Amino acid sequence: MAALECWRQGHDVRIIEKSSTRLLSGDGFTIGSTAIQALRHWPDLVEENERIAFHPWASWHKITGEKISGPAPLFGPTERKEETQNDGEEAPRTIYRHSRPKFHKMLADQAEKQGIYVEYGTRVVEYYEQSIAGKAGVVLGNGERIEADVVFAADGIGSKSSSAIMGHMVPARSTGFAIYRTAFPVELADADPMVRQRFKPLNDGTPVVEVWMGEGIRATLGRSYDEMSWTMNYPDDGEESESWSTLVDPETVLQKTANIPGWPEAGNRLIRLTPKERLHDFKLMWREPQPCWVSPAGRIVQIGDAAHSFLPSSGNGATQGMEDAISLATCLRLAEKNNLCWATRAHNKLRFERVSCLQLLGILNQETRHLSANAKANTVPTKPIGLMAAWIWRHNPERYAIENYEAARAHLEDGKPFQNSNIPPGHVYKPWTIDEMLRAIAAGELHLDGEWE
Ligand SMILES: Cc1cc2nc3c(=O)[nH]c(=O)nc-3n(C[C@H](O)[C@H](O)[C@H](O)COP(=O)(O)OP(=O)(O)OC[C@H]3O[C@@H](n4cnc5c(N)ncnc54)[C@H](O)[C@@H]3O)c2cc1C
Repeated sequence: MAALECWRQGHDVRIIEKSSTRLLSGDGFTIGSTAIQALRHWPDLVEENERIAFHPWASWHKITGEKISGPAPLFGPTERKEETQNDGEEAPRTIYRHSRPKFHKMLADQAEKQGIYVEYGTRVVEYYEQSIAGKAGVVLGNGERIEADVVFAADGIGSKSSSAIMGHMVPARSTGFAIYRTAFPVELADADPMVRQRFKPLNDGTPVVEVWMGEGIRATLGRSYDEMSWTMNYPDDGEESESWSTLVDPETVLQKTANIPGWPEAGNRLIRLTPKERLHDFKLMWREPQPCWVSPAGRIVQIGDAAHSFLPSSGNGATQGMEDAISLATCLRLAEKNNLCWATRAHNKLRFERVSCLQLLGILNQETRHLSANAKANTVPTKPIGLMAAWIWRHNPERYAIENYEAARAHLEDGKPFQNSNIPPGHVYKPWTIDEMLRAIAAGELHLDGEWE
């Protein structure tokens, strides 16, 4: 997305990628309406996005599978009302779920249509910058160097760029949970009549995701039009890793479900049908919000997961990465060629507080809704906290950058006052740490000023 936006805004782009070919693994993610709206510049993407997206409803269950409520759309009547932005964009009326492989392919295909070909099998081992020459670069595994005016570090969690930006890698710590996750062709699941019946779509074809919740365990199980997918959050037993390539045998999962009283047979059958090479075991890690995404001379800038990792409960990892891409490409367009370092810094200023607020929502959802609290109270939320709030969807990262670039730059360069307005209205941003938030949540003392919902 960063390459596409840079191309659209007049920059020359090269993309380098360590994997030897397109990485079409992973299951699904949510793409928020700010990112969906941004596709409107690309008619082919608008069409393909609608073709590959699905819009599930959700039903809520005890860990025994007994239904508590639903199925219902993930948007209630208030969110579905006809509300328009001042440039005519509509409030989202549905949630966009996507297969990551299909979404990734869609963007990569579009880049190729613009003549941007990913250089696969190109691993970065180090980032560097030269402030006097006004250049930044990367050193590759084979010792070769590639230089540019600006280098985007979009290399995901554990980005190698942190050493050049902060002088150290960003420490990660366990949340205490890991997640099994998979997606595979729906025909494999449909082969079992109990599984087929249990997870069948509504009469009009709308897919339904079942959420099963118990103490320390939370599973989501459901289908899109052509894939069956399930996830299970479980207490981390110390053997997982934070990697999208760690696989696990379904038998290991079945050993866990054997110890969950009342766990439904349909769940076990689904797990048994899961292809081994499609079942991932991913450790859920926390990282403190990092306010600085830009190197000292302003020539290296982190975007996406490299700048800010999200818990799955935030539903925002891919969306915020795409917002970053649009904001950064816009700031670079607005800057003078000899002033690119201020473009990257201004982009960082315009983005960090918003992203940090969304990271906080992910923690809140994980801690208060998803696992322990629900299991004890035996009551289940029907929506994540705040994730459909207007301050989240009523944001256009390109317009925001255009309207605020100069003020953010003047704030950073000349010390003039500047307040972001892409965070909850009335909220005055204060730096926070994960421990402070966890303590406040546990004590029931977390008070967020402003309108978060
Ligand atoms: C294989 C994979 C599967 C995923 N599956 C899911 C999923 O099912 N659900 C979900 O919610 N999220 C998934 N994610 C994460 C999700 O895609 C991201 O949170 C989000 O899209 C933000 O994207 P990003 O571009 O910042 O980072 P990523 O999507 O992680 O992309 C980073 C890219 O940088 C490349 N890279 C890393 N290090 C180097 C290096 N040293 N040199 C060159 N290239 C490098 C990686 O190979 C990768 O292609 C997955 C990520 C990956 C990499």
